[in-house]
Amino acid sequence: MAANVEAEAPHNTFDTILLLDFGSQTSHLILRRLRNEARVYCEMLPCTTKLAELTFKPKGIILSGGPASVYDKDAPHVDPAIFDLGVPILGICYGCQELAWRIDSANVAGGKIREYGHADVTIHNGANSHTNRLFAGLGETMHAYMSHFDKLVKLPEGFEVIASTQNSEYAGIAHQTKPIYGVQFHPELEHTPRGIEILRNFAIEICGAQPNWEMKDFIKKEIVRIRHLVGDRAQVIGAVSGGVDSTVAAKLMQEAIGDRFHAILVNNGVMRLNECEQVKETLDEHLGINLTVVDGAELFLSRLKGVNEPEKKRKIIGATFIDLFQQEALRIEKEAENTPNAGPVEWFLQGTSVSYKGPSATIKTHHNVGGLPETLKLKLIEPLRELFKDEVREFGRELGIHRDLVMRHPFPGPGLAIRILGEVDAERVAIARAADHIFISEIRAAGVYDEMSQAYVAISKDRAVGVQGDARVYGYIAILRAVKTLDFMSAEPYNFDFALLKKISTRIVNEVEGIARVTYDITSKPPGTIEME
Ligand SMILES: Nc1ncnc2c1ncn2[C@@H]1O[C@H](COP(=O)(O)OP(=O)(O)OP(=O)(O)O)[C@@H](O)[C@H]1O
Ligand SMILES: O=c1[nH]c(=O)c2[nH+]cn([C@@H]3O[C@H](COP(=O)(O)O)[C@@H](O)[C@H]3O)c2[nH]1
Ligand SMILES: NC(=O)CC[C@H](N)C(=O)O
Ligand SMILES: [Mg+2]
Repeated sequence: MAANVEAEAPHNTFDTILLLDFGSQTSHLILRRLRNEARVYCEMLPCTTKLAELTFKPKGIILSGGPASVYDKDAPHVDPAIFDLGVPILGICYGCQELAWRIDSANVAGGKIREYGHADVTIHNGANSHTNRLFAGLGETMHAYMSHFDKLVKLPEGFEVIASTQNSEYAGIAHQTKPIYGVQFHPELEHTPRGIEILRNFAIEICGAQPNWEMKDFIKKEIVRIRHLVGDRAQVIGAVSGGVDSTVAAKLMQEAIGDRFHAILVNNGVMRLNECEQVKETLDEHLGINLTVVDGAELFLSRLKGVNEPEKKRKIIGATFIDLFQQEALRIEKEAENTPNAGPVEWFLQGTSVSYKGPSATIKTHHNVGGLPETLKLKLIEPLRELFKDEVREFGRELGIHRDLVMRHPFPGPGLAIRILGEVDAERVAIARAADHIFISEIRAAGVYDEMSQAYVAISKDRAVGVQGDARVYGYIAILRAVKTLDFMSAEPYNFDFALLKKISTRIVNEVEGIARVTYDITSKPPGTIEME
């Protein structure tokens, strides 16, 4: 990255807390609470990040929780160089165990009981004003949420106890002289009601970070950053799906570089009913973004013919997206020749927002339009890469994008193909489309669209028998799925009104030829996932 571009990156213009992620399900909540509630900018990187690779100096470091046990052979550990950086450190759960284990591996051991749930924390008066800073203003007791098995069994040398619970003698620790702190409980969870005060004490009081993170400033800075990054001549091709992420990214890009930005929607043959037309209209007419729709429907469906395996389907779709974008990049370059816009297409815009960065197992190949292959001579630009979905929505509202678009449920890049179990063909796409359209229309008509985070209909691979109008039918099973989630990492099934479900079922069976039954998927995530494949 060019020096001036890096200089504009948010971690260089805002005081930044660095969160090193050990893979906890709640790491991102630390980040969100710091940004949205404490208004301190925070960035999350994998726990394995080497300090030498950092291009900025954080004001402080937080080590998150995580599923591993510090004493396991393959457990992840931080780069010890963080202790030489001279900035304050806060370890949370696994992070706290990591601090203790580094001093002496005998400090941490498996507990006798798993402690999941509420705990009453007693706050101790530290020996000096320094050790008292983390819990300043909190009084003598507080409620906290615990989720651990391992625990500190000895007080690490040089530390003192600043909090304890019935099960955890060392629920809070502070180094006697250095600004290093650890807590066994999770201040980032809502179940730790005063947790935000602890995070504030750490970030603002102890690290001295300015609480000045504002979405408006971020937008202004992003526009400047993009202009620097792209320069005066280069062109940018953008993958725009009509989803909130890519629409917001496209609007930002257009504000930054005008018509050197080329928005492309690929019709992958597995979009929803009338989706391409609607997206084109919304972007052109309401947002003034000139969108080209590339029709790849036949190509995608022909490559998916005979393919059953979910990961294979995802990979084929990803690769086909890339092929088409590559073609488009060449076309744009050619068409711009001899115009004032002439210039190389150097950048590829994707609207991806934050996903999990810790050491977790790959459950699915989440591709957006696929990993960028070497052959694609384009550099990736992802202006939303540090934002969460709700932050992208706030961003979209600031940019003046219509509420309906900003609040749209996400729709995955591989589209209906991962909702049509097994082989995808034109007939089953038509069935899935029709059923999905009824489901979403009824949800909207009932006024509950915003109550759920995502809803769709999947189609089974096998068929079931039914009776319609006295005749035997043999058709697919429509699987309705609707979930509520904040972060898409975990989700709960939406608690439907039964009469509404029945109405939807009746309509789908009556109106969609090829469907014999309707079921509602009530699996949570985990152990399920949101999409079927
Ligand atoms: N059919 C498509 N045509 C062009 N680009 C696409 C298409 N589908 C997905 N993409 C690209 O993949 C990215 C990731 O998809 P993703 O679904 O996560 O985001 P989104 O579609 O912008 O928003 P949302 O998450 O709300 O659906 C998009 O931002 C876009 O860049
Ligand atoms: O752009 C995308 N490309 C993909 O390959 C993909 N797979 C899943 N999703 C979306 O991610 C969220 C979590 O989905 P899962 O629980 O199924 O993993 C849900 O919102 C899914 O819709 C995808 N989005
Ligand atoms: N939530 C956590 O960070 C758990 C840490 C560790 N795996 C334990 O069980 O104690
Ligand atoms: Mg999408």
